[in-house]
Amino acid sequence: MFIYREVEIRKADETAAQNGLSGNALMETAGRSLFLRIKEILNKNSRILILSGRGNNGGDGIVLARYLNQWGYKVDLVFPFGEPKSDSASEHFRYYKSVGYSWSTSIGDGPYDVIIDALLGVGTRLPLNQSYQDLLKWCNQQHALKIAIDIPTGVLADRGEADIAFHADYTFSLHGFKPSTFLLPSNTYFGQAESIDIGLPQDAKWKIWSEKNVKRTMKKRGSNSHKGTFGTGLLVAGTDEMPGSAMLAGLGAMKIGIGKLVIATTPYAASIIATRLPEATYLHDGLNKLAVGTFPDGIRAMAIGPGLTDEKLIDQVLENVWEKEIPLVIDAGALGKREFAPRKAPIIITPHPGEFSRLTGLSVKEIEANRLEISSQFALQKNVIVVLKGANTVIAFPNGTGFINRTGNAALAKGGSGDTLTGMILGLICSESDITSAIANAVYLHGLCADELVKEQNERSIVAGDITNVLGRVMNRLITD
Ligand SMILES: NC(=O)C1=CN([C@@H]2O[C@H](COP(=O)(O)OP(=O)(O)OC[C@H]3O[C@@H](n4cnc5c(N)ncnc54)[C@H](O)[C@@H]3O)[C@@H](O)[C@H]2O)[C@H](O)CC1
Ligand SMILES: [K+]
Repeated sequence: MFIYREVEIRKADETAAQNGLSGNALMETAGRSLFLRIKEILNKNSRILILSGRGNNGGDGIVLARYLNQWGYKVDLVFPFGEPKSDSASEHFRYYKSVGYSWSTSIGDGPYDVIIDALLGVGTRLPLNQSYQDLLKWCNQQHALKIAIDIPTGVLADRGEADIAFHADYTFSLHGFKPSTFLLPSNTYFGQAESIDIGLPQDAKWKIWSEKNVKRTMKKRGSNSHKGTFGTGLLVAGTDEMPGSAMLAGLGAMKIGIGKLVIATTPYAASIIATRLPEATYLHDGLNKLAVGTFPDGIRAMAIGPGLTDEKLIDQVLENVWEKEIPLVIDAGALGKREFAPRKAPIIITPHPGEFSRLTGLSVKEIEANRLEISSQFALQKNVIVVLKGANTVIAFPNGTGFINRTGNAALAKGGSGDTLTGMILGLICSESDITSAIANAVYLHGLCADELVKEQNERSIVAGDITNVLGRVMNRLITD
């Protein structure tokens, strides 16, 4: 499932047209595919209102209206802002009229059971003028099933800003999702978002990391494997005041399948953690030791940050390990503003929007409205992999590609869930060969555990420690060969 920005959609259309598949043909496919999907949720007796704009989004509405008419649905096609003006929409309008179906420029007497928004699509420019705002307010007041074509009118394709917008129950996006489906506040207007195939080849820089991807990239372990096969990870985490963060991250790493784990922490934290995690080994006073250059042998990957506060020592440790050719996960207390000097091995940062705001100097609101683009630019500029947490976690790579994760729920909005994720990422980058899918799978599984937990418990009662309790169960379902 791919995510397309406006420029990518325009390019796909242009390439198709240059190679013989016209805009008119694409609109026909779009309208027909929409009809085939939408009729599954329609009732033959429903009164349907299609609001069509003057561009190609409106054109999709015209083709949809033709099919609905043809199949005997009660449909009113209305152009509240005038007749179509784009070429393809005008052509389809001409054909629509030629077969004798009706249309109007004003909305008839209601009530309507279904309202389909084909007013504006990826060509939207904000702000909306007063007449658009009034119409959308009217739509949102109607007790009707609301369906948006491509994007709800009032939201942009690429960014999350939205003021007044069509409040859809369903949004059917053509060719693939648009970034605003995953941004805030635009995300709140989409309802159930689905992608509708219109026959164009699928290829974009961004995609949704899906169950299929997990199944393809996570396989059962070979019968002749041993603990060395899955690597030794170093987790630098936890203080006397925050021993739990190291425990949660440690559980994340071990329960996702790391071979061996060394936890660098305080002796007091180690004494507490060891009762729950006797499988790990401990580097007492780890932060101090690493700061003066001690480094355990045979480490394949390292994570630093959960529960740490001493910035000076953290900086010293980072300086010491910067040249080591092992992937480095930087989280929580280690996520201070830094320059990210060039480094041979990958750097993975795992900020929540607040931490990312401090790193980028942008407000949390700006980040949420544009989390894909901002993460992507940061990844590119600093040559780091960004895991921007929150609903729809973004994983951005320095080559401009990225994934969105859709698992997880509000149960994860709690102290400790980020520590668990850091451990899970460390565990998978240590034990799997491909770092890209390792990170994505850790994020996916972390969210999926929360989805599993809410089946049995209220999201309020779930704590971070519960996540790894169900990890084995969810992995069993996904890893089958
Ligand atoms: N490959 C595909 O995915 C296909 C998608 N299709 C559909 O086409 C639209 C995009 O069509 P386009 O004509 O470029 O843009 P819009 O329909 O969104 O409208 C453009 C039209 O509206 C004017 N406009 C923009 N903002 C405002 C505003 N705030 N107030 C008033 N008017 C505004 C703008 O000036 C233009 O005149 C895509 O979303 C899909 O639905 C194709 O049908 C098939 C291929
Ligand atoms: K729309």
